[in-house]
Amino acid sequence: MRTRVKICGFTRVEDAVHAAHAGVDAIGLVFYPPSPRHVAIHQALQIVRALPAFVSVVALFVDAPETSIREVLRQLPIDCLQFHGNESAEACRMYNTRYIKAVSMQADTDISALATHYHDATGLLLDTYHPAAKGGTGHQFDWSLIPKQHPLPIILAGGLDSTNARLAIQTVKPYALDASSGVESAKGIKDPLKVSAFLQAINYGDKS
Ligand SMILES: O=C(O)c1ccccc1NCC(=O)[C@H](O)[C@H](O)COP(=O)(O)O
Repeated sequence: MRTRVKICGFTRVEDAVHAAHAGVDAIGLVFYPPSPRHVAIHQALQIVRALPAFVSVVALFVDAPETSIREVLRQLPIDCLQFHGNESAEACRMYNTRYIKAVSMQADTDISALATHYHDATGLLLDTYHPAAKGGTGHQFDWSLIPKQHPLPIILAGGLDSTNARLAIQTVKPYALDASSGVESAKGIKDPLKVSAFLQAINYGDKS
């Protein structure tokens, strides 16, 4: 099975359209006001309307109030929610929408226990722990922390780009790769060349 690709943190229509035509499977929209990649609903709507068919839209939240999440779901055609904070399984599953649970990877992170707790998630997104940032750090974590047997599909994130995508696929064998900083020219601005190079590296990784 080929490795799926999600690119997170689009703020501009043209960047998302380019990524879609380059072959990305999912685009992530950050609804977290402290992030430099945060999008307002009207901005997100423009991005989503410009996308071709069969590209999934993932809405990312960090410990957001239920009303904010419901408002995004009311106004936008969201395929999947991504919870990037300390949301409980009950909080993640209350929207009747598929969800991904992000996990900040540390030495004692128990993936099996988390997979049991979030058993109805469509995947666990494993990201780099940072004491001061919730995500989008551009830093890789120690992939040896990931068990060989994955109880849920693994979406690998954290400091991925065209230079390490192939090794990531060979080492972790994830369901998908997720990148943000590594395909940017500035925060929230995706670089078309870096996006294309990332997708090419993944295609190459899948074949080798
Ligand atoms: O991107 C952000 O600014 C962000 C802020 C707060 C929580 C999560 C955030 N991004 C989540 C993602 O899915 C990123 O793609 C993931 O953290 C990997 O980022 P990077 O290491 O920059 O590739």
